[in-house]
Amino acid sequence: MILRDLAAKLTRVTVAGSLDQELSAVTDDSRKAGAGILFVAVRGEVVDGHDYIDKALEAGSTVIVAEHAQPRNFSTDVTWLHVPDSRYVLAVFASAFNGDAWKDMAVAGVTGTNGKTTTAFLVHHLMKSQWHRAGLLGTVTVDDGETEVAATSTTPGSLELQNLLGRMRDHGCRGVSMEVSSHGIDQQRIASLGFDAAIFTNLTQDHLDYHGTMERYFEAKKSWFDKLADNPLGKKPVAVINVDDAHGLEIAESLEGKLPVYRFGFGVHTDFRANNLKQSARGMEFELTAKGKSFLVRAPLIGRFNVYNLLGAIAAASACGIRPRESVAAIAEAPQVPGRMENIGHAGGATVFVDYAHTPDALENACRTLRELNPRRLITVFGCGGDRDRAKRPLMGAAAAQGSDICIITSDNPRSEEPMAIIQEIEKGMGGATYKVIADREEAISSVIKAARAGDIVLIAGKGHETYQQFADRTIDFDDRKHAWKALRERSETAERP
Ligand SMILES: CC(=O)N[C@H]1[C@@H](OP(=O)(O)OP(=O)(O)OC[C@H]2O[C@@H](n3ccc(=O)[nH]c3=O)[C@H](O)[C@@H]2O)O[C@H](CO)[C@@H](O)[C@@H]1O[C@H](C)C(=O)N[C@@H](C)C(=O)N[C@H](CCC(=O)O)C(=O)O
Ligand SMILES: Nc1ncnc2c1ncn2[C@@H]1O[C@H](COP(=O)(O)OP(=O)(O)OP(=O)(O)O)[C@@H](O)[C@H]1O
Ligand SMILES: N[C@H](CCC[C@H](N)C(=O)O)C(=O)O
Ligand SMILES: [Mg+2]
Repeated sequence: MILRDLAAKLTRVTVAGSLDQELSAVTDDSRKAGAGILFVAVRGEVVDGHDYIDKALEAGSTVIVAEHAQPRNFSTDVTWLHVPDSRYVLAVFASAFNGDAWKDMAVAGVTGTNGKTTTAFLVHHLMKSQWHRAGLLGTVTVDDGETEVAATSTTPGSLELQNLLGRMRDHGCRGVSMEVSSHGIDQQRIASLGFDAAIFTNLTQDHLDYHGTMERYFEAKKSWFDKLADNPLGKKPVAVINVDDAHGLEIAESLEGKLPVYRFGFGVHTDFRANNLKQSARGMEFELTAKGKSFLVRAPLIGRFNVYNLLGAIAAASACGIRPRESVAAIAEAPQVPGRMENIGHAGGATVFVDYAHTPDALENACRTLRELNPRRLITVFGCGGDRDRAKRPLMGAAAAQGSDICIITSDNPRSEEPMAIIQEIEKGMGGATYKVIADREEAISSVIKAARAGDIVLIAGKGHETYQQFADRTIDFDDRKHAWKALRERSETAERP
């Protein structure tokens, strides 16, 4: 690409040097810089990319984008673009180098505290059922239309994200379903990406370590919708909003007259509404009223919260051109989302579920859902992540204590923290509940499954699909599902892999 064409995409830029340069790629990492590669200096959370400009020049880059002007007496061979926000510029250029691939696909994005992964999986399933090829990216997996690999972040940085979208388009994907994290919005990872459907699931406490307050966390989420309203990038996005959630309702109201909105929920003032929910251990059914028509939805998912995920997915698919009738038919075959209310098996009459609940609200919902299956006792094994939102620890303790008959507090990625120090913070929320501390997660899982009686349900919460446990000095392989299968097998041969 010619630098002049790239620079023309920016409205606020001061250029020093020649724009007549041919470029083959863009990077924000000096270690990947080189001749013909444009280097964007990004102020990071850990280090400042501006400190690596010299390294990029040494490597052979001759075009620099930075948030300050070119220093005096700088080499005249270098072209310097002074911009107010280099993360934004990185996103714009990353998209340009991939021919704005998102313009060629129907793009659905999901944000919210809980339900993003589940909803994104459902939308992906609906897109694939209609179009055969569709991309998926989020916390668990990245599917570029040809191959599927484990994900490393919920919403990748703009460069990786736009390259991935380029691959999806090249592989013939007609649509892409993706998670949009608050970090992703805040750090401009999705700037310069047009959406056809922008879904909001809910907002409850999490990530206060990063955002500081719930207000700022909400503002980050809301800013995505505000930006889409101001600059839809040539697409016609539909905001798909859970209006049973107070924050969702606020967003929906603020968008009136600015963006088309599909409201969903159980309430009457909705475009996609659920009614008459019936649940069993294997799945659910409910009546869907969508744009004046009624359908019976049968889905192999459990939990009232999953009704919201299903409504959001069906509404978003509709915004992408898939009719509710077609979605309802496909939903009956929805896949198991790894580690989301996953039924691991049973032995001696006790059943085990693994679920990714790692926020107070998710834990409350997970316990309520399993309680509705009328277990003799609900036994919950959980912990809280280290180096993450500390304020949620006692709240998760309270949610588990109130929702279960017995709790086992254990470790969940202690990271640099002392496992027992995290557990003590959780204990502050336990009130008078019956609980036991078993800091070793493997021991917690095996001893609970061994001790469970006929009719009990064991919920192992917090890690879901994760395959590791992170400590200060090491990361070990760890999969709740494998440990649960092992304990079930040891207890009896009746345990089945689902
Ligand atoms: C704290 C945080 O959010 N960090 C993210 C951020 O990193 P950063 O840009 O601040 O990186 P940095 O290390 O300070 O480096 C700054 C700049 O210097 C450059 N550099 C650095 C070293 C060098 O030698 N040369 C050089 O040029 C870097 O390439 C970078 O451009 O931007 C990167 C690219 O977008 C992210 O990969 C990275 O995520 C880290 C790995 C992370 O753990 N993030 C978590 C908190 C996160 O984002 N989670 C969310 C939500 C999860 C959920 O709820 O599901 C997610 O979306 O995954
Ligand atoms: N719509 C929902 N409302 C409330 N809780 C939910 C909802 N959907 C799922 N959950 C609960 O939250 C957990 C996480 O769900 P999911 O992975 O779909 O969310 P997420 O938003 O992608 O989370 P993360 O940000 O950590 O990736 C589930 O295991 C379940 O316990
Ligand atoms: N996306 C979430 C994942 C938390 C999962 C839990 N197992 C933990 O490690 O805290 C986060 O980064 O807060
Ligand atoms: Mg997720």
